[in-house]
Amino acid sequence: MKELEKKEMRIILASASPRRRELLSQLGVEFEVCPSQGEEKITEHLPELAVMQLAQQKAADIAGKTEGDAWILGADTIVVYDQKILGKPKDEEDAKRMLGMLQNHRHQVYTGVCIWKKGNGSEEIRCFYEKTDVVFYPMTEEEITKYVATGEPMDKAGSYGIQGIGGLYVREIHGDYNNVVGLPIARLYHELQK
Ligand SMILES: Cc1cn([C@H]2C[C@H](O)[C@@H](COP(=O)(O)OP(=O)(O)OP(=O)(O)O)O2)c(=O)[nH]c1=O
Repeated sequence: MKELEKKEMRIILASASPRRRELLSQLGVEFEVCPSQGEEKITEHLPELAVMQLAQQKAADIAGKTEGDAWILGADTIVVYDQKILGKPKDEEDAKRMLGMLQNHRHQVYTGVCIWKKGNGSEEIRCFYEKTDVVFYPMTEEEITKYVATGEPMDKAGSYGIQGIGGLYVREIHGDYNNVVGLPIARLYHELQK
């Protein structure tokens, strides 16, 4: 962390997510934002491996375009219910379908993070993930329709935002809240100190 605090290291967040940007600013160090543009592909079946794979693909895209030394951070968030991986909804119908599945049940939110260090001509790649369990209150069809109409679900894994109106339907949470929002910042802070 000393390197970070002395601002000796260039840090690049390979994400377009404003939530990730906000959470990363908690580290108190300067960083650049350079969203990954690449198409990500999942070949892993286990959710914990799939999110780390996606996070690594995002970091790899930016690492390939970055000259010189830098630490590149990639992240990806997915929701898992009944062994199904739920990403961002394709459209409003898809969002309603996901919320219909999640309501009144427990699901898992996984965020994978990749720390890609480029320095002195060598590269070091480290990935980790965090899992948070979330239990939803029941939602009526009317509530689901109204919630989807707010637009909030449309850019979020599992079609909800715990930090927004979606939080009204969260009965329990076990694990890191920030992990659900898209970046497990406490774990990242500790990983960066290793
Ligand atoms: C479950 C949940 C997800 N999310 C968000 C976190 C992620 O931004 C998003 C999942 O999509 P991601 O593909 O992980 O990330 P992104 O497309 O927003 O950004 P980028 O790929 O450029 O890094 O869902 C919330 O904001 N709140 C929640 O409660």
